Amino acid sequence: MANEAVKVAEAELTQKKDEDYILSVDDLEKAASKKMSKLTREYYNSGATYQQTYFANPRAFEKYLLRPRVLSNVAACDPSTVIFGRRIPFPLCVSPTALHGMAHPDGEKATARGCAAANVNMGISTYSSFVWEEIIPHAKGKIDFFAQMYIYPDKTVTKNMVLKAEKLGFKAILLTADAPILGTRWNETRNQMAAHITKQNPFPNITDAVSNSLTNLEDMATLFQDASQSWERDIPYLRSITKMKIFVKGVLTAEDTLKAIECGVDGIVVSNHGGRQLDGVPATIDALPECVEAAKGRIPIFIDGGFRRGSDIFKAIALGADCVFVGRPALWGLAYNGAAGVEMMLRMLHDEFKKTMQLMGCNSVKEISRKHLAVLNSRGFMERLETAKL
Ligand SMILES: Cc1cc2nc3c(=O)[nH]c(=O)nc-3n(C[C@H](O)[C@H](O)[C@H](O)COP(=O)(O)O)c2cc1C
Ligand SMILES: CCCCC(=O)C(=O)O
Repeated sequence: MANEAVKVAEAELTQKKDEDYILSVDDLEKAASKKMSKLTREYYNSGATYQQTYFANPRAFEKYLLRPRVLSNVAACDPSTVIFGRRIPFPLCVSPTALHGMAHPDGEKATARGCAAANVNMGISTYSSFVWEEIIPHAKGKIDFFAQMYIYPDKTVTKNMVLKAEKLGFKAILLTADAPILGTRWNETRNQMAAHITKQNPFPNITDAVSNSLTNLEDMATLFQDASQSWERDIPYLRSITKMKIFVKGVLTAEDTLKAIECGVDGIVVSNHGGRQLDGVPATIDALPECVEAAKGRIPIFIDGGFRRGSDIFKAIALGADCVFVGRPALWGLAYNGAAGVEMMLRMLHDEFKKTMQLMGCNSVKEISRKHLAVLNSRGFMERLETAKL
């Protein structure tokens, strides 16, 4: 009998192919991409023009080496942290991304369920496939939501969106600052994406303004994104109409970090929009140090762009970020298996991050610092980041 059971188990094992195992976010990307339509794949898995920044984001982590400490009793390691006064399982949230309905019929509603199951906070895009009020109840009270917004050409739209977000209980606004105009993505011209999505009534939050005759995504975005947006005009205005926290998303320099502090925002998200706006800007992990240095601890710094491994999250925290966000991994989880796929992705990153902490000899997120990182110098020798001449 026991032999029979072994034979059955062995037969099952040989039937399983390597690609049936989802052991990493990279595995998930591959499996999900097979399930997505060509249009969806081309929209999600790409960046602006030559895609230099899109490819740089995940690769840039490799320049940092980890400097572990051993024999540190990590049995009680705790990867949790506190954001907006609420303890979260690890320093990760989900970035706002448009049109989850392209990945799954339940769109953001399923993403919200997946996030709630893993207790991870979620950003929701202005360009969501469902109106915000339909999404929130799927996780209400379980997680915090961030409302991603633009400065809209029609200021009554800006005001209405802000007031609606506040009424719905969003914790913060993520004001997308890196998109006064939409970046150039060649796939969307080739596959005529705008024509497909306007037909399917894509942007219910702001749909009244959408003209069905538009066939170009960039033209369409000019209806919702105001190229005249500015620190001086718009931040004080937002401040005057809401008590929600205001985070500026898309900062990449020390100058803009200082500007954000001067304008009194609550924090910044170091982001290059996943390489989808200006091609040629640095990977976000490379822009982070100058922003951290400029901020001098005065405001929280979040970051997104290319985070695919628990060790990537560790490196950003070591360089001074307070929390990391992921965009595409949530879309891949959603396309792969709805809410359960989102939850699976978040648990995978949680476990990887915790294991990284343990193998690094860290027991709490507060302990993680630059002393845990090293780089190779130009002669190929390792130098501690703290003392390296870069
Ligand atoms: C398909 C897609 C749609 C996005 N839509 C928005 C959006 O509507 N608003 C926004 O501020 N950022 C948007 N982003 C950028 C994300 O918020 C985030 O900055 C980026 O995805 C992070 O990089 P990652 O995907 O490598 O994690 C989008 C990104 C993707 C991939
Ligand atoms: C017109 C939708 C644009 C959403 C966006 O910001 C992105 O695709 O990166």
